[in-house]
Amino acid sequence: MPATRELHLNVNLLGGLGEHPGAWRWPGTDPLSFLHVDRYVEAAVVAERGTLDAVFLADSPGIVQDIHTLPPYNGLEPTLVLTAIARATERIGLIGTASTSYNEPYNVARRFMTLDLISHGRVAWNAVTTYNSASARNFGGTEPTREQRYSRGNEFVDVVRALWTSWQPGALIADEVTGQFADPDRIRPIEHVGEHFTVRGALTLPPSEQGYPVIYQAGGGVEGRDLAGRTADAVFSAAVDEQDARTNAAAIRRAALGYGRAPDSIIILPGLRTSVASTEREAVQRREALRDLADQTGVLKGLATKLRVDAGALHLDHPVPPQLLTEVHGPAGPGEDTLLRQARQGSTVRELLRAFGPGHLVAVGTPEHVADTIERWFSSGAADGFNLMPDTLHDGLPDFVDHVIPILRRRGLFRTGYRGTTLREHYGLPVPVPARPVALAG
Ligand SMILES: Cc1cc2nc3c(=O)[nH]c(=O)nc-3n(C[C@H](O)[C@H](O)[C@H](O)COP(=O)(O)O)c2cc1C
Repeated sequence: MPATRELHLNVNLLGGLGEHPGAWRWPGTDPLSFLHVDRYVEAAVVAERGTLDAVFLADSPGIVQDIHTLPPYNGLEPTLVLTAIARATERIGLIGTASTSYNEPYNVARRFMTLDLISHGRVAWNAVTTYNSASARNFGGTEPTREQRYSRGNEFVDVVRALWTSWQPGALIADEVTGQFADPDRIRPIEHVGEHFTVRGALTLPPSEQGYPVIYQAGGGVEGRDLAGRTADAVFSAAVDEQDARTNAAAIRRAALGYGRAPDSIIILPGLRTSVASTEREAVQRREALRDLADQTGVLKGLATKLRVDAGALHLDHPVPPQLLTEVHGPAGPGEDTLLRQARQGSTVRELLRAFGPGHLVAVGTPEHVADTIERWFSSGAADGFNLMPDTLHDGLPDFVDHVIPILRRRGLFRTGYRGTTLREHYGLPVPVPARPVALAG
Protein backbone atom coordinates (compact mmCIF):
# COMPACT_ATOMS: atom_id res chain seq x y z
CA MET A 1 0.00 0.00 0.00
CA PRO A 2 1.35 3.47 -0.79
CA ALA A 3 1.94 5.66 2.26
CA THR A 4 -0.52 8.34 1.18
CA ARG A 5 -4.10 7.73 0.20
CA GLU A 6 -4.62 7.76 -3.57
CA LEU A 7 -7.63 8.71 -5.64
CA HIS A 8 -8.85 5.98 -7.98
CA LEU A 9 -11.06 6.46 -11.03
CA ASN A 10 -12.61 3.81 -13.24
CA VAL A 11 -14.99 4.42 -16.10
CA ASN A 12 -18.15 2.35 -16.41
CA LEU A 13 -18.62 1.63 -20.11
CA LEU A 14 -22.36 0.91 -19.93
CA GLY A 15 -23.32 -0.51 -23.32
CA GLY A 16 -20.49 1.34 -25.06
CA LEU A 17 -22.74 4.41 -24.78
CA GLY A 18 -22.57 6.09 -21.41
CA GLU A 19 -24.89 6.41 -18.47
CA HIS A 20 -27.70 8.57 -19.73
CA PRO A 21 -30.79 6.80 -21.10
CA GLY A 22 -30.79 9.43 -23.88
CA ALA A 23 -27.15 8.66 -24.84
CA TRP A 24 -27.94 6.27 -27.69
CA ARG A 25 -29.84 9.07 -29.50
CA TRP A 26 -27.20 11.76 -28.84
CA PRO A 27 -25.81 13.46 -31.97
CA GLY A 28 -22.62 11.75 -33.13
CA THR A 29 -23.28 8.63 -31.10
CA ASP A 30 -23.53 5.24 -32.79
CA PRO A 31 -27.00 4.05 -31.70
CA LEU A 32 -25.85 0.44 -32.02
CA SER A 33 -22.77 0.97 -29.83
CA PHE A 34 -23.89 -1.86 -27.58
CA LEU A 35 -23.13 -4.29 -30.43
CA HIS A 36 -19.93 -2.71 -31.73
CA VAL A 37 -16.79 -3.63 -29.85
CA ASP A 38 -14.90 -0.75 -31.49
CA ARG A 39 -17.00 1.73 -29.48
CA TYR A 40 -15.84 0.10 -26.22
CA VAL A 41 -12.24 0.02 -27.43
CA GLU A 42 -12.33 3.71 -28.46
CA ALA A 43 -13.63 4.67 -25.01
CA ALA A 44 -10.94 2.57 -23.30
CA VAL A 45 -8.22 4.30 -25.35
CA VAL A 46 -9.55 7.70 -24.23
CA ALA A 47 -9.69 6.49 -20.61
CA GLU A 48 -6.09 5.29 -20.84
CA ARG A 49 -5.08 8.71 -22.18
CA GLY A 50 -6.49 10.07 -18.90
CA THR A 51 -4.52 7.44 -16.89
CA LEU A 52 -7.73 6.12 -15.33
CA ASP A 53 -7.30 3.02 -13.22
CA ALA A 54 -9.64 0.82 -15.22
CA VAL A 55 -12.61 0.38 -17.48
CA PHE A 56 -15.58 -1.36 -15.92
CA LEU A 57 -18.29 -3.53 -17.46
CA ALA A 58 -21.48 -4.38 -15.58
CA ASP A 59 -23.38 -7.50 -16.54
CA SER A 60 -26.50 -9.54 -15.94
CA PRO A 61 -27.51 -12.62 -17.93
CA GLY A 62 -30.94 -11.41 -19.03
CA ILE A 63 -32.74 -8.43 -20.53
CA VAL A 64 -33.34 -6.25 -17.50
CA GLN A 65 -34.26 -2.91 -19.01
CA ASP A 66 -37.13 -1.59 -21.07
CA ILE A 67 -35.80 -2.78 -24.44
CA HIS A 68 -38.64 -0.94 -26.16
CA THR A 69 -36.80 2.35 -25.55
CA LEU A 70 -33.34 1.49 -24.20
CA PRO A 71 -30.40 -0.52 -25.55
CA PRO A 72 -29.12 -3.18 -23.15
CA TYR A 73 -26.04 -2.26 -21.10
CA ASN A 74 -25.25 -5.97 -20.96
CA GLY A 75 -25.45 -7.19 -24.54
CA LEU A 76 -21.88 -8.26 -25.29
CA GLU A 77 -20.26 -10.59 -22.75
CA PRO A 78 -17.72 -8.61 -20.64
CA THR A 79 -14.63 -10.86 -20.75
CA LEU A 80 -14.80 -11.04 -24.55
CA VAL A 81 -15.10 -7.26 -24.87
CA LEU A 82 -12.26 -6.80 -22.38
CA THR A 83 -10.07 -9.15 -24.42
CA ALA A 84 -10.47 -6.83 -27.41
CA ILE A 85 -9.70 -3.84 -25.17
CA ALA A 86 -6.65 -5.61 -23.74
CA ARG A 87 -5.20 -5.94 -27.23
CA ALA A 88 -5.69 -2.23 -28.02
CA THR A 89 -4.37 -0.76 -24.75
CA GLU A 90 -1.28 -1.21 -22.58
CA ARG A 91 -1.88 -0.15 -19.02
CA ILE A 92 -5.50 0.46 -18.19
CA GLY A 93 -7.20 -2.08 -15.90
CA LEU A 94 -10.04 -4.28 -17.13
CA ILE A 95 -12.92 -5.00 -14.75
CA GLY A 96 -15.61 -7.46 -15.78
CA THR A 97 -18.73 -8.48 -13.92
CA ALA A 98 -19.83 -12.11 -13.61
CA SER A 99 -22.72 -13.30 -11.50
CA THR A 100 -22.17 -15.84 -8.74
CA SER A 101 -25.80 -16.91 -9.02
CA TYR A 102 -25.77 -17.85 -12.70
CA ASN A 103 -22.28 -19.21 -13.39
CA GLU A 104 -20.07 -22.05 -12.22
CA PRO A 105 -16.90 -21.09 -10.34
CA TYR A 106 -14.54 -23.19 -12.47
CA ASN A 107 -15.65 -21.39 -15.65
CA VAL A 108 -15.36 -17.94 -14.05
CA ALA A 109 -11.93 -18.71 -12.57
CA ARG A 110 -10.67 -19.94 -15.93
CA ARG A 111 -12.18 -17.12 -17.99
CA PHE A 112 -10.83 -14.33 -15.78
CA MET A 113 -7.39 -15.93 -15.37
CA THR A 114 -7.20 -16.32 -19.16
CA LEU A 115 -7.94 -12.61 -19.52
CA ASP A 116 -5.45 -11.76 -16.76
CA LEU A 117 -2.74 -13.67 -18.64
CA ILE A 118 -3.71 -12.14 -22.00
CA SER A 119 -3.55 -8.63 -20.49
CA HIS A 120 -0.43 -9.26 -18.36
CA GLY A 121 -2.16 -8.72 -15.06
CA ARG A 122 -4.70 -5.96 -15.63
CA VAL A 123 -7.92 -7.71 -14.65
CA ALA A 124 -10.54 -7.58 -11.90
CA TRP A 125 -13.58 -9.78 -11.45
CA ASN A 126 -16.65 -7.99 -10.11
CA ALA A 127 -18.56 -10.63 -8.17
CA VAL A 128 -22.28 -9.90 -8.01
CA THR A 129 -25.08 -12.05 -6.66
CA THR A 130 -27.62 -10.58 -9.17
CA TYR A 131 -31.07 -9.62 -8.06
CA ASN A 132 -33.45 -9.69 -10.98
CA SER A 133 -36.11 -12.07 -12.19
CA ALA A 134 -35.19 -11.56 -15.87
CA SER A 135 -31.91 -13.38 -15.24
CA ALA A 136 -33.52 -16.00 -13.01
CA ARG A 137 -35.92 -16.90 -15.82
CA ASN A 138 -32.94 -17.93 -17.99
CA PHE A 139 -31.61 -20.33 -15.37
CA GLY A 140 -34.45 -22.50 -14.21
CA GLY A 141 -36.99 -19.81 -13.42
CA THR A 142 -37.05 -19.33 -9.68
CA GLU A 143 -35.26 -16.42 -8.13
CA PRO A 144 -33.08 -17.46 -5.21
CA THR A 145 -33.67 -15.74 -1.89
CA ARG A 146 -31.10 -13.21 -0.70
CA GLU A 147 -29.83 -15.74 1.82
CA GLN A 148 -29.36 -18.37 -0.92
CA ARG A 149 -27.67 -15.88 -3.24
CA TYR A 150 -25.15 -14.81 -0.62
CA SER A 151 -24.54 -18.32 0.69
CA ARG A 152 -23.71 -19.41 -2.87
CA GLY A 153 -21.84 -16.15 -3.58
CA ASN A 154 -19.53 -16.55 -0.58
CA GLU A 155 -18.66 -20.14 -1.46
CA PHE A 156 -18.30 -19.20 -5.14
CA VAL A 157 -15.65 -16.55 -4.40
CA ASP A 158 -13.73 -18.95 -2.15
CA VAL A 159 -13.65 -21.64 -4.86
CA VAL A 160 -12.51 -19.16 -7.51
CA ARG A 161 -9.73 -17.90 -5.27
CA ALA A 162 -8.63 -21.43 -4.40
CA LEU A 163 -8.47 -22.29 -8.11
CA TRP A 164 -6.44 -19.16 -8.82
CA THR A 165 -3.83 -20.31 -6.29
CA SER A 166 -3.86 -23.96 -7.26
CA TRP A 167 -0.53 -23.64 -9.09
CA GLN A 168 2.08 -23.14 -6.40
CA PRO A 169 5.28 -21.14 -6.86
CA GLY A 170 7.75 -23.24 -8.81
CA ALA A 171 5.04 -25.34 -10.48
CA LEU A 172 5.91 -24.16 -13.96
CA ILE A 173 9.40 -25.23 -15.05
CA ALA A 174 9.45 -25.35 -18.89
CA ASP A 175 13.07 -26.54 -18.98
CA GLU A 176 13.88 -27.42 -22.57
CA VAL A 177 17.18 -29.07 -21.51
CA THR A 178 15.84 -31.53 -18.91
CA GLY A 179 12.48 -31.92 -20.61
CA GLN A 180 10.56 -31.19 -17.39
CA PHE A 181 7.63 -28.93 -18.15
CA ALA A 182 5.94 -28.64 -14.76
CA ASP A 183 6.08 -30.06 -11.25
CA PRO A 184 2.78 -31.92 -10.78
CA ASP A 185 3.31 -31.94 -6.99
CA ARG A 186 3.01 -28.18 -7.04
CA ILE A 187 -0.24 -28.17 -9.01
CA ARG A 188 -2.65 -28.83 -6.23
CA PRO A 189 -6.22 -30.07 -6.75
CA ILE A 190 -8.37 -27.93 -4.53
CA GLU A 191 -10.64 -30.83 -3.48
CA HIS A 192 -13.51 -28.50 -2.62
CA VAL A 193 -16.70 -30.13 -1.36
CA GLY A 194 -19.18 -27.55 -0.11
CA GLU A 195 -22.87 -26.81 0.19
CA HIS A 196 -23.16 -25.49 -3.38
CA PHE A 197 -20.16 -26.78 -5.31
CA THR A 198 -17.94 -29.80 -5.63
CA VAL A 199 -14.76 -28.86 -7.46
CA ARG A 200 -11.86 -31.30 -7.40
CA GLY A 201 -9.41 -29.95 -9.85
CA ALA A 202 -6.67 -27.48 -10.14
CA LEU A 203 -7.08 -24.71 -12.69
CA THR A 204 -5.71 -25.24 -16.19
CA LEU A 205 -3.59 -22.10 -15.72
CA PRO A 206 -0.76 -20.76 -13.55
CA PRO A 207 -0.89 -17.31 -11.87
CA SER A 208 -0.51 -14.13 -13.89
CA GLU A 209 1.87 -11.17 -13.53
CA GLN A 210 -0.31 -9.80 -10.71
CA GLY A 211 -0.89 -13.20 -9.10
CA TYR A 212 -4.56 -13.33 -9.84
CA PRO A 213 -7.35 -10.87 -10.70
CA VAL A 214 -8.36 -8.17 -8.24
CA ILE A 215 -11.70 -9.04 -6.64
CA TYR A 216 -14.50 -6.48 -6.77
CA GLN A 217 -17.91 -6.72 -5.18
CA ALA A 218 -21.00 -4.71 -6.05
CA GLY A 219 -24.02 -5.12 -3.89
CA GLY A 220 -25.80 -3.46 -1.08
CA GLY A 221 -27.28 -4.56 2.18
CA VAL A 222 -25.71 -6.27 5.17
CA GLU A 223 -24.90 -9.46 3.24
CA GLY A 224 -23.24 -7.56 0.38
CA ARG A 225 -21.09 -5.59 2.80
CA ASP A 226 -20.19 -8.78 4.63
CA LEU A 227 -19.13 -10.48 1.39
CA ALA A 228 -17.06 -7.42 0.50
CA GLY A 229 -15.50 -7.23 3.95
CA ARG A 230 -14.52 -10.89 3.79
CA THR A 231 -13.32 -11.22 0.20
CA ALA A 232 -13.12 -8.02 -1.85
CA ASP A 233 -10.16 -5.81 -2.69
CA ALA A 234 -12.53 -3.15 -4.01
CA VAL A 235 -16.23 -2.28 -3.96
CA PHE A 236 -18.45 -0.58 -6.53
CA SER A 237 -21.10 1.05 -4.37
CA ALA A 238 -24.05 3.36 -4.93
CA ALA A 239 -24.81 6.51 -2.97
CA VAL A 240 -26.33 9.90 -3.67
CA ASP A 241 -25.74 11.33 -0.24
CA GLU A 242 -22.27 11.93 1.19
CA GLN A 243 -23.24 10.94 4.73
CA ASP A 244 -24.82 7.70 3.46
CA ALA A 245 -21.66 6.98 1.51
CA ARG A 246 -19.53 7.50 4.62
CA THR A 247 -21.81 5.26 6.69
CA ASN A 248 -21.68 2.57 4.01
CA ALA A 249 -17.89 2.77 3.70
CA ALA A 250 -17.54 2.54 7.49
CA ALA A 251 -19.79 -0.55 7.54
CA ILE A 252 -17.70 -2.27 4.84
CA ARG A 253 -14.50 -1.43 6.71
CA ARG A 254 -15.99 -2.73 9.98
CA ALA A 255 -16.91 -5.97 8.20
CA ALA A 256 -13.33 -6.27 6.93
CA LEU A 257 -11.98 -5.72 10.45
CA GLY A 258 -14.28 -8.47 11.70
CA TYR A 259 -12.50 -10.84 9.31
CA GLY A 260 -9.06 -9.76 10.53
CA ARG A 261 -8.36 -7.59 7.50
CA ALA A 262 -6.96 -4.06 7.47
CA PRO A 263 -10.11 -1.89 7.14
CA ASP A 264 -8.43 0.67 4.89
CA SER A 265 -7.18 -1.94 2.48
CA ILE A 266 -10.55 -2.05 0.70
CA ILE A 267 -10.97 0.50 -2.09
CA ILE A 268 -14.52 1.88 -2.12
CA LEU A 269 -15.70 3.51 -5.33
CA PRO A 270 -19.28 4.78 -5.63
CA GLY A 271 -20.73 5.57 -9.06
CA LEU A 272 -20.54 9.19 -10.24
CA ARG A 273 -22.73 10.36 -13.13
CA THR A 274 -21.17 13.33 -14.88
CA SER A 275 -22.20 16.00 -17.37
CA VAL A 276 -19.39 18.48 -18.00
CA ALA A 277 -19.43 21.75 -19.96
CA SER A 278 -17.53 25.02 -19.90
CA THR A 279 -20.27 26.82 -17.96
CA GLU A 280 -22.81 25.67 -15.40
CA ARG A 281 -25.61 26.76 -17.72
CA GLU A 282 -24.30 24.75 -20.68
CA ALA A 283 -23.94 21.67 -18.53
CA VAL A 284 -27.54 21.95 -17.33
CA GLN A 285 -28.68 22.50 -20.92
CA ARG A 286 -26.74 19.42 -22.01
CA ARG A 287 -28.42 17.35 -19.32
CA GLU A 288 -31.83 18.69 -20.32
CA ALA A 289 -31.19 17.93 -23.99
CA LEU A 290 -30.27 14.37 -23.05
CA ARG A 291 -33.36 14.08 -20.88
CA ASP A 292 -35.51 15.16 -23.82
CA LEU A 293 -34.07 12.24 -25.80
CA ALA A 294 -34.75 9.73 -23.02
CA ASP A 295 -38.09 7.99 -23.02
CA GLN A 296 -39.68 8.72 -19.66
CA THR A 297 -41.61 5.43 -19.58
CA GLY A 298 -38.36 3.43 -19.50
CA VAL A 299 -36.91 5.75 -16.86
CA LEU A 300 -40.09 5.46 -14.79
CA LYS A 301 -39.94 1.67 -15.00
CA GLY A 302 -36.37 1.77 -13.69
CA LEU A 303 -37.45 3.81 -10.66
CA ALA A 304 -40.45 1.54 -10.07
CA THR A 305 -38.16 -1.51 -10.09
CA LYS A 306 -35.91 0.08 -7.48
CA LEU A 307 -38.87 0.88 -5.25
CA ARG A 308 -40.40 -2.56 -5.91
CA VAL A 309 -43.67 -0.92 -6.97
CA ASP A 310 -45.77 -1.11 -10.13
CA ALA A 311 -44.74 1.58 -12.67
CA GLY A 312 -48.42 2.09 -13.52
CA ALA A 313 -48.97 3.51 -10.03
CA LEU A 314 -46.41 6.32 -10.53
CA HIS A 315 -47.29 9.80 -11.78
CA LEU A 316 -44.57 12.35 -12.41
CA ASP A 317 -46.02 15.19 -10.32
CA HIS A 318 -47.33 13.12 -7.41
CA PRO A 319 -45.56 11.39 -4.54
CA VAL A 320 -45.33 7.60 -4.63
CA PRO A 321 -48.53 6.30 -2.98
CA PRO A 322 -47.41 5.68 0.63
CA GLN A 323 -49.44 2.48 0.97
CA LEU A 324 -47.24 0.92 -1.76
CA LEU A 325 -44.03 1.91 -0.01
CA THR A 326 -44.95 0.14 3.19
CA GLU A 327 -44.92 -3.08 1.19
CA VAL A 328 -41.26 -2.68 0.16
CA HIS A 329 -39.29 -5.63 1.52
CA GLY A 330 -36.11 -3.76 2.28
CA PRO A 331 -33.82 -1.78 0.02
CA ALA A 332 -31.08 -3.38 -2.06
CA GLY A 333 -28.32 -0.82 -1.82
CA PRO A 334 -27.16 2.28 0.04
CA GLY A 335 -28.40 4.63 -2.69
CA GLU A 336 -31.75 2.98 -2.43
CA ASP A 337 -31.96 3.62 1.33
CA THR A 338 -31.95 7.34 0.59
CA LEU A 339 -34.34 6.93 -2.31
CA LEU A 340 -36.81 5.10 -0.16
CA ARG A 341 -36.48 7.67 2.63
CA GLN A 342 -37.19 10.57 0.27
CA ALA A 343 -40.08 8.72 -1.34
CA ARG A 344 -41.58 8.20 2.12
CA GLN A 345 -41.07 11.89 2.90
CA GLY A 346 -43.34 12.73 -0.03
CA SER A 347 -40.98 13.79 -2.87
CA THR A 348 -42.73 13.67 -6.21
CA VAL A 349 -41.76 11.04 -8.76
CA ARG A 350 -40.18 13.79 -10.91
CA GLU A 351 -38.03 14.94 -7.97
CA LEU A 352 -36.99 11.38 -7.22
CA LEU A 353 -36.02 10.80 -10.84
CA ARG A 354 -33.98 13.99 -10.97
CA ALA A 355 -32.12 13.24 -7.76
CA PHE A 356 -31.63 9.51 -8.11
CA GLY A 357 -31.85 8.20 -11.64
CA PRO A 358 -29.93 4.98 -11.37
CA GLY A 359 -29.08 5.58 -7.69
CA HIS A 360 -25.70 7.26 -8.08
CA LEU A 361 -24.34 10.70 -7.27
CA VAL A 362 -24.71 13.23 -10.09
CA ALA A 363 -22.27 16.06 -10.88
CA VAL A 364 -23.46 18.46 -13.56
CA GLY A 365 -21.40 21.58 -14.20
CA THR A 366 -18.01 23.01 -15.03
CA PRO A 367 -14.85 20.90 -14.83
CA GLU A 368 -14.02 22.73 -11.56
CA HIS A 369 -17.40 21.84 -10.09
CA VAL A 370 -17.03 18.16 -10.99
CA ALA A 371 -13.45 18.11 -9.64
CA ASP A 372 -14.70 19.79 -6.42
CA THR A 373 -17.33 17.08 -5.95
CA ILE A 374 -14.73 14.35 -6.41
CA GLU A 375 -12.31 16.06 -4.04
CA ARG A 376 -14.99 16.62 -1.38
CA TRP A 377 -16.10 12.98 -1.23
CA PHE A 378 -12.51 11.76 -1.39
CA SER A 379 -11.29 14.06 1.37
CA SER A 380 -14.17 13.30 3.71
CA GLY A 381 -13.66 9.54 3.40
CA ALA A 382 -16.99 9.00 1.65
CA ALA A 383 -15.10 7.49 -1.30
CA ASP A 384 -11.62 6.39 -2.36
CA GLY A 385 -12.53 7.59 -5.84
CA PHE A 386 -15.33 6.82 -8.26
CA ASN A 387 -16.63 4.47 -10.87
CA LEU A 388 -17.29 7.27 -13.36
CA MET A 389 -20.43 7.20 -15.44
CA PRO A 390 -20.17 9.96 -18.06
CA ASP A 391 -23.51 10.86 -19.62
CA THR A 392 -22.18 9.78 -23.03
CA LEU A 393 -18.94 8.05 -23.92
CA HIS A 394 -18.90 9.77 -27.30
CA ASP A 395 -18.12 13.28 -25.99
CA GLY A 396 -18.84 13.13 -22.24
CA LEU A 397 -15.86 10.87 -21.54
CA PRO A 398 -13.32 12.86 -23.64
CA ASP A 399 -14.55 16.06 -21.96
CA PHE A 400 -13.97 14.50 -18.55
CA VAL A 401 -10.50 13.26 -19.50
CA ASP A 402 -9.43 16.51 -21.14
CA HIS A 403 -10.92 18.98 -18.67
CA VAL A 404 -11.51 17.36 -15.27
CA ILE A 405 -8.45 15.10 -15.07
CA PRO A 406 -5.98 18.01 -15.55
CA ILE A 407 -7.60 19.85 -12.62
CA LEU A 408 -7.34 16.78 -10.39
CA ARG A 409 -3.70 16.44 -11.42
CA ARG A 410 -2.95 20.11 -10.72
CA ARG A 411 -4.44 19.67 -7.27
CA GLY A 412 -2.07 16.74 -6.69
CA LEU A 413 -5.00 14.36 -6.36
CA PHE A 414 -4.54 12.16 -9.40
CA ARG A 415 -1.62 10.42 -11.09
CA THR A 416 0.07 11.95 -14.13
CA GLY A 417 1.28 8.58 -15.38
CA TYR A 418 0.92 4.91 -14.54
CA ARG A 419 3.34 3.72 -11.85
CA GLY A 420 3.22 0.11 -12.93
CA THR A 421 1.71 -2.22 -15.46
CA THR A 422 -0.77 -4.30 -13.45
CA LEU A 423 -4.12 -3.34 -11.96
CA ARG A 424 -2.83 -4.28 -8.49
CA GLU A 425 -0.04 -1.74 -8.99
CA HIS A 426 -2.54 0.97 -10.02
CA TYR A 427 -4.54 0.25 -6.87
CA GLY A 428 -1.48 -0.14 -4.61
CA LEU A 429 -2.54 -3.69 -3.78
CA PRO A 430 0.09 -6.31 -2.96
CA VAL A 431 0.47 -9.43 -5.08
CA PRO A 432 -1.34 -12.10 -3.05
CA VAL A 433 0.87 -14.78 -1.59
CA PRO A 434 -0.68 -18.13 -2.40
CA ALA A 435 -1.00 -20.57 0.47
CA ARG A 436 1.72 -23.16 0.21
CA PRO A 437 0.65 -26.80 0.34
CA VAL A 438 1.42 -28.46 3.65
CA ALA A 439 3.28 -31.33 1.97
CA LEU A 440 5.78 -29.04 0.31
CA ALA A 441 8.76 -27.66 2.18
CA GLY A 442 10.67 -24.50 1.34
C1 LIG B 1 -23.49 -0.37 -7.50
C2 LIG B 1 -24.07 -1.71 -7.79
C3 LIG B 1 -23.79 -2.32 -9.01
C4 LIG B 1 -24.34 -3.58 -9.30
N1 LIG B 1 -24.04 -4.16 -10.51
C5 LIG B 1 -24.59 -5.36 -10.83
C6 LIG B 1 -24.32 -5.98 -12.09
O1 LIG B 1 -23.60 -5.47 -12.93
N2 LIG B 1 -24.92 -7.17 -12.33
C7 LIG B 1 -25.74 -7.79 -11.44
O2 LIG B 1 -26.22 -8.86 -11.74
N3 LIG B 1 -26.01 -7.22 -10.24
C8 LIG B 1 -25.45 -6.04 -9.92
N4 LIG B 1 -25.72 -5.47 -8.70
C9 LIG B 1 -26.68 -6.15 -7.82
C10 LIG B 1 -26.06 -6.83 -6.63
O3 LIG B 1 -25.28 -7.93 -6.94
C11 LIG B 1 -27.17 -7.26 -5.68
O4 LIG B 1 -27.89 -8.32 -6.21
C12 LIG B 1 -28.12 -6.10 -5.42
O5 LIG B 1 -27.39 -5.07 -4.83
C13 LIG B 1 -29.27 -6.50 -4.53
O6 LIG B 1 -28.84 -6.42 -3.23
P1 LIG B 1 -28.85 -7.66 -2.34
O7 LIG B 1 -28.22 -8.74 -3.17
O8 LIG B 1 -28.03 -7.27 -1.17
O9 LIG B 1 -30.28 -7.97 -2.05
C14 LIG B 1 -25.17 -4.23 -8.38
C15 LIG B 1 -25.44 -3.59 -7.16
C16 LIG B 1 -24.90 -2.36 -6.85
C17 LIG B 1 -25.23 -1.72 -5.53
